[in-house]
Amino acid sequence: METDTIAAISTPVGEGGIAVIRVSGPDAISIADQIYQGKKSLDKVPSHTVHYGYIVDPEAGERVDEVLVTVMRAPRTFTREDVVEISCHGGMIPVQKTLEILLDHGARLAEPGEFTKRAFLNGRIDLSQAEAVMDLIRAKTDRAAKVALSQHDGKLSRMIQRLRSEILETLAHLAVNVDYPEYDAEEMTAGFLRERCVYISGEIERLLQTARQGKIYREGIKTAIVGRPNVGKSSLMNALTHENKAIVTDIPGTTRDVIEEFVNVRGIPLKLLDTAGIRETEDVVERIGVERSRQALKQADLVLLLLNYAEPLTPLDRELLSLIKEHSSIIIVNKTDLPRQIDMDEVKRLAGDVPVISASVKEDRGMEDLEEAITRLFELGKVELADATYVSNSRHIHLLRRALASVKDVVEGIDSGVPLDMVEIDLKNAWESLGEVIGDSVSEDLIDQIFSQFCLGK
Ligand SMILES: Nc1nc2c(c(=O)[nH]1)N(C=O)[C@@H](CNc1ccc(C(=O)N[C@@H](CCC(=O)O)C(=O)O)cc1)CN2
Ligand SMILES: Nc1nc2c(ncn2[C@@H]2O[C@H](COP(=O)(O)OP(=O)(O)OP(=O)(O)O)[C@@H](O)[C@H]2O)c(=O)[nH]1
Ligand SMILES: [K+]
Ligand SMILES: [Mg+2]
Repeated sequence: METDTIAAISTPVGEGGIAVIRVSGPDAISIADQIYQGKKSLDKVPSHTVHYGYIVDPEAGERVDEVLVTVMRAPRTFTREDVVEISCHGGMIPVQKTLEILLDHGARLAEPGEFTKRAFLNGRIDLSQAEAVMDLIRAKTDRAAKVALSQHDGKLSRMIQRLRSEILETLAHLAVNVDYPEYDAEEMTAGFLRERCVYISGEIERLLQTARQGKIYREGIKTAIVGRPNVGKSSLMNALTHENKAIVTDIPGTTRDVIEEFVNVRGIPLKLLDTAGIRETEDVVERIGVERSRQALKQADLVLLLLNYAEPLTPLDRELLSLIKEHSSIIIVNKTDLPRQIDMDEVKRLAGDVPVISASVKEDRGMEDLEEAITRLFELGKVELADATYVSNSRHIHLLRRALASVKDVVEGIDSGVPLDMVEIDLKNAWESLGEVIGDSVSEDLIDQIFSQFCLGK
């Protein structure tokens, strides 16, 4: 494959101890050598060695930075191409300048994700492993990182490959029998095929069962905090995030816009949304806020409904209590430090199966119970992470569902007497859908789209 040489800053923008520029491609070493001044020429050094020296601007004849340069020759590198890494002093100027000089001497600025894309295109990793690189970078909890790392290590890929070879063997068996039909071969083959497909669909279903939790680890649980004005929604938000980001006052209608913040509750990533208190209002701005609260409630994976212990239930509370029934939700009766006005029996009756927690955000009471309830609701305590193969990515989930439907079509086809060479097509479709998970038979557009979500220098 004809490729050019790419370069990018692979460390975050801004001040830091060290910043790394990565260069990959057939001319990586010769381009770096032109701007490097050290004891040896980089063309001559052995692979996987580090060298001290200076980056110089050959045209201006001046030193730009004191650096360490790592030379790694293909194919045993991150991209499977020649790779040079230049470690500069952190800070904008020397790093930017070094990159500019590299670009002046024949390197091209890498696109986001292009290093990883090359690792994929050169066959070092498959698509699901490449996607896991991004998940690993974005992971916000320990568990999310573990799921990503296990996918990066190829756990999901191996599972997919095993299923694909099962399908391929079945197809081969089928081809032989369809080509040489004998007296009762058709019936025997149908029986065999059905059995294989029932097994394969069971395996895909098992994988899909991890999807809900896998997706939660990867994307977080979208959690809307809702309730009437002044029940303490923003106070709860601040308590859970240990920050004072949301404005809290004793004025009803303080929060106007939805505020998002990420928290880690016992290893479960929650994407918290503090919302405007829901009520009828003439205020134009507040009315938009209330509309957004209702939207947030609709789209939430988890709803935390706050009620005020120190006030009687209102018709609006009752309306919200019925709205949350369509979601995973938890009711929090807040302000239990004040004298009770609410009818707790009515709350419990209206709650039905929804857990009810008594709390005082002010006095930091009930937070443990809330965390416990969240853990229980998502059954995350039980999960054995060590041996489960997780599916966490929506693209993979979609493809697995499609493969499952195809395999089930085979079984249904056989049961309703469809000729074997017809059901064979469904089995081939399943094989292809599974292939797309690991990047076999995917379009160039899709590959570009996936890698464009990466960060620069990755
Ligand atoms: N400086 C630096 N640190 C880094 C990276 C990098 O590219 N550069 N990585 C980038 O994400 C991660 C490490 N990932 C890597 C994965 C594979 C190879 C690699 O060279 N693989 C070869 C050789 C393996 C071996 O010697 O056994 C191969 O698989 O053929 C390097 C880094 C995190 N830390
Ligand atoms: N006594 C008591 N007061 C609390 C408690 N939690 C919150 N408050 C107070 O209740 C008032 C309203 O709190 P907020 O957090 O702003 O309420 P909110 O639901 O976000 O209000 P809006 O954004 O206006 O809808 C503030 O004065 C808080 O200090 C509590 O547990 N006990
Ligand atoms: K308020
Ligand atoms: Mg508020």
